[in-house]
Amino acid sequence: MLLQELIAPILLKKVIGSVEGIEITGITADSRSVGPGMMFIALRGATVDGHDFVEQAVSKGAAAVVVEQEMEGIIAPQIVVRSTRAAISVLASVFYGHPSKQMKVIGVTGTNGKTTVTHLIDRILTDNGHVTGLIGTIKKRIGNKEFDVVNTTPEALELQETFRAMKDIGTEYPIMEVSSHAVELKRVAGTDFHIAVFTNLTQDHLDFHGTMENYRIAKGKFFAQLGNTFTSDVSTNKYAVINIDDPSAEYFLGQCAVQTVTYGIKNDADVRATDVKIEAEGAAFRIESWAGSIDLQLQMTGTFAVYNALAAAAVCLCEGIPLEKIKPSLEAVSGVPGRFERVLAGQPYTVVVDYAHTPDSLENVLRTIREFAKGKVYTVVGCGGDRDRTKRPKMAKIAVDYSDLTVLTSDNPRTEDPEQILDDMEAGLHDVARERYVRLTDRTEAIRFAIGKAIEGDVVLIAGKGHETYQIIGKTKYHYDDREIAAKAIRGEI
Ligand SMILES: CC(=O)N[C@H]1[C@@H](OP(=O)(O)OP(=O)(O)OC[C@H]2O[C@@H](n3ccc(=O)[nH]c3=O)[C@H](O)[C@@H]2O)O[C@H](CO)[C@@H](O)[C@@H]1O[C@H](C)C(=O)N[C@@H](C)C(=O)N[C@H](CCC(=O)O)C(=O)O
Ligand SMILES: Nc1ncnc2c1ncn2[C@@H]1O[C@H](COP(=O)(O)OP(=O)(O)OP(=O)(O)O)[C@@H](O)[C@H]1O
Ligand SMILES: N[C@H](CCC[C@H](N)C(=O)O)C(=O)O
Ligand SMILES: [Mg+2]
Repeated sequence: MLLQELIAPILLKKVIGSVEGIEITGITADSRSVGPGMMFIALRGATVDGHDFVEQAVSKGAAAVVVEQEMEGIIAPQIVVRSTRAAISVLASVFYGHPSKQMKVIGVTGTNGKTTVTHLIDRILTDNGHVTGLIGTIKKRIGNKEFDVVNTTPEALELQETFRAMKDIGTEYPIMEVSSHAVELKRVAGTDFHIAVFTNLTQDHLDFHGTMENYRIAKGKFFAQLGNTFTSDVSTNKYAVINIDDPSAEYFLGQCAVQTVTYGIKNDADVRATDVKIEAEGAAFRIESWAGSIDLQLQMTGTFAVYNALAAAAVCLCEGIPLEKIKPSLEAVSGVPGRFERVLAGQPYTVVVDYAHTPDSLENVLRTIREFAKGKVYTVVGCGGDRDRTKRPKMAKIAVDYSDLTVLTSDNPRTEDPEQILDDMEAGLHDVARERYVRLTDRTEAIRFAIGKAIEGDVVLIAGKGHETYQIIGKTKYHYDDREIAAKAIRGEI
């Protein structure tokens, strides 16, 4: 693509050098992957500043660079913009031919439930004959091909490239998780969303956002981004689907210029669950909506499972899928990997692996377990390093409050001292009897210990890592899977 065409939609502060007749073969924000004819965009990251690699990019053949300040001694044309992050989201969309405008992108945001809700929407749409793609925490799926992911929401370039690939194989609905980091770092700024979903807002990521207010504002921007375009063609309508029972619901509704659809249990909602019954085997409820009502029996359990199902149903109702066709899909989902996943290795007690890594999700999961546990509840829990420190004492307290015995252990310590993370957790337990918890830094030892205690009727919850198949210690990723370790511990193999 010609450089002039590529930068045409961008507001420029200054252009240094001639941009005429230059063919751009690709775009990258990583100097290490620059090839001849590519455009290099300098991003200021959390660890380094891409501007420090402009020279390297040019020496590797970059045909143009996009920067926030004029650089000395650079032979390639320099496109100077106020924000390279804002620019990259637009440039990526232009370069890949605006794929998000050619499909119906569904984005799900919220502290908890994004992965689950995207999987449920995916199931309903696929069962109803639509071609979907998935982008989120567990994986990325383009057609039938699955790819490993680093982030929940990829950076703009990878995102637009993924959309292009999805469009090229006939995808109608990319369904994606939109993290608050992604909104704040403008990873999704160049994406045209068809439906935006809000699950809930509770504490997480205060290391990044600083305050809950900033965190809320970051998520709010996602809804404001939907714009207010509408035409007489109903299929092009945009919607915001909002959990009306969340304390921040009014705030998010206020950010929307598009039509809004609410869902909930407690408050009057467009899509509402009534007669909710939570049992060990699943959740039963009735959906009432503008399109009629229907009884459902989910295999997933917990009140939060009902919220996730309502969110997915609301989205699909917006797309004109009748409740009769939504029901069988929701009922068929046995679960999402690492979300309330039971480990079955012939034991007479229950072992649940769950990705709860925030105070709210941990409380929800434990409350659900308490509702049906016949015996004792043992919880193995840790908190990730290099992440929100303020959630640590809260998570420890919640674990102890709901469990007969809690085992504090390591999650992904990353570059922090695991003992320090456990100290931070323990700080929430000053008024708790010491026999209510043990501290075992090694996760395998912790899992083995909890499982060793369990007898018939008990429940062991292993929280925090869910589907993860690794543990990050320092900067190294080791293979680690709670489900494998739990099964081995049950069988007495470790
Ligand atoms: C804080 C954050 O978002 N970091 C992301 C960021 O890394 P970074 O800011 O450290 O990047 P950096 O290393 O400082 O580099 C800055 C720039 O210089 C470039 N560079 C760097 C080195 C070099 O030699 N040459 C060069 O050009 C880099 O390519 C980059 O463009 O850019 C990387 C590449 O896209 C991301 O993978 C990385 O996510 C890391 C892995 C991460 O953990 N992010 C978390 C906080 C996150 O984003 N989480 C949310 C989900 C949260 C939730 O659960 O809700 C997510 O969406 O994943
Ligand atoms: N609607 C919900 N409300 C509260 N907690 C939930 C909800 N749905 C799931 N959870 C809990 O949160 C955990 C994470 O769920 P899920 O992976 O679906 O959320 P997520 O928003 O994608 O998380 P992440 O931001 O880490 O990717 C689950 O393991 C469960 O404990
Ligand atoms: N996407 C979340 C995942 C946290 C999962 C937990 N296992 C941890 O490592 O803290 C984050 O990056 O904050
Ligand atoms: Mg997720």
